[in-house]
Amino acid sequence: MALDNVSSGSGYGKTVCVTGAGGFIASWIVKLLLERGYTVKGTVRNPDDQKNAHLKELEGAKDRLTLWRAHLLDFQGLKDAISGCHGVFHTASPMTNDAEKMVNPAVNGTKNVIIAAAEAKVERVVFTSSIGAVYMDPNRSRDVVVDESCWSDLEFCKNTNNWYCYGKTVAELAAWELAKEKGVDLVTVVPPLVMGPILQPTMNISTGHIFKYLSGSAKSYTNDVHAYVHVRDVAFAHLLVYETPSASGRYICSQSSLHRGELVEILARLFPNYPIPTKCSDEINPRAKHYKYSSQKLKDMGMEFTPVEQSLYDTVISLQHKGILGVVHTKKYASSKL
Ligand SMILES: COc1cc(/C=C/C(=O)SCCNC(=O)CCNC(=O)[C@H](O)C(C)(C)COP(=O)(O)OP(=O)(O)OC[C@H]2O[C@@H](n3cnc4c(N)ncnc43)[C@H](O)[C@@H]2OP(=O)(O)O)cc(OC)c1O
Ligand SMILES: NC(=O)C1=CN([C@@H]2O[C@H](COP(=O)(O)OP(=O)(O)OC[C@H]3O[C@@H](n4cnc5c(N)ncnc54)[C@H](OP(=O)(O)O)[C@@H]3O)[C@@H](O)[C@H]2O)C=CC1
Repeated sequence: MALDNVSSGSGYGKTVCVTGAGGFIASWIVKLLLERGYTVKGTVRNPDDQKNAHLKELEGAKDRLTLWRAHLLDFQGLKDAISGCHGVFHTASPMTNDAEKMVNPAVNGTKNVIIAAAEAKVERVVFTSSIGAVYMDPNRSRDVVVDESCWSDLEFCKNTNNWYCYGKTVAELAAWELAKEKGVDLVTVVPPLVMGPILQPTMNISTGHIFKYLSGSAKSYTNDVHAYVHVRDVAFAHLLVYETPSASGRYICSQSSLHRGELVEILARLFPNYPIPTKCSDEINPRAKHYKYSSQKLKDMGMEFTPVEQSLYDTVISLQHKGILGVVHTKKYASSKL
């Protein structure tokens, strides 16, 4: 999949802001934007922190990337970063189930970004939502195709202490409401669990989800299903919806759904020398059923997804390259572009 597939022109002469630029997904968005010729203003909480140093090593960063200090609740910091931009990629968010740490920054931070974007008269805001804002509804049958019209049930999220899903749902709803009120052109990308090579020095939460099955820390796997997608595809989807004038609404960005048993089977096939669990923690109930997610809207725009086996392979190889995971693998796939 080449970025040249994106329908309108390249980013030369255009400045965009990426919030939370040092994060897993945002680093890839910054990388693709720089490759595409954009000038990027990235917000981070601490520009001097070594965890953001990788951004300065990206191709084009020396001339076209600047880092701006901004907490999500610091409106002025966000406003300074967004000022003068043609577009905004709002990716920063806490990822925790702690209600206090999650909801306020996720929701009010998103509102701050939309207000700052309205004041800067940007052309479009792309917001990184989550499948957690879509699938959490106990009354929806798993036989129903889950598409962009679906929203998580806030009461259910609250009652099950899924504060991450609650926060992401309220943040996306607030973004839509405020964007309408302020006349901001908003598009959202909705990924499930994101895997693939990390550009930042340390593991993020979703690659940690894979790491625990190779490190020996998970002795069994959960009777649960999740959908997965490659981080490069997620970053590409952000650029695709930003650059396509007709793009509108939400875009589910999911490659495939796996039961945790299927996930560990693939890992064991690719990397047979790791202590990958073979037992499910739930030996009583039948296997949890898959959700049927539709990414047809993105596919209709020419999006091609990396197969999940390749995504898992790239994740593990990247963890090895970073020295996070010891090397005891049998090579089966060629690494895709890191
Ligand atoms: C907020 O923290 C995290 C967020 C994310 C990903 C964010 C996304 O946007 S993807 C959208 C999907 N999000 C969700 O589905 C939210 C609900 N959460 C979960 O399903 C899981 O926490 C997880 C898939 C996000 C992470 O899985 P993992 O860390 O690999 O744990 P396990 O699923 O293997 O579970 C271990 C153990 O803990 C029990 N458990 C897990 N989550 C919950 C929960 N929300 N409520 C109650 N109990 C939970 C689970 O049942 C297991 O117990 P056993 O069955 O006895 O083994 C990604 C994150 O990490 C990858 C994350 O932490
Ligand atoms: N990874 C996944 O599987 C999925 C992620 N998402 C969404 O994608 C986005 C990025 O996730 P991912 O790259 O995995 O996560 P990371 O944890 O790698 O990145 C999150 C970024 O958000 C920033 N951030 C967190 N809290 C604040 C705050 N209060 N003020 C300013 N910045 C803050 C962090 O900045 P700092 O470096 O300063 O800590 C970090 O750069 C999030 O919106 C997440 O909800 C959606 C679906 C799946």
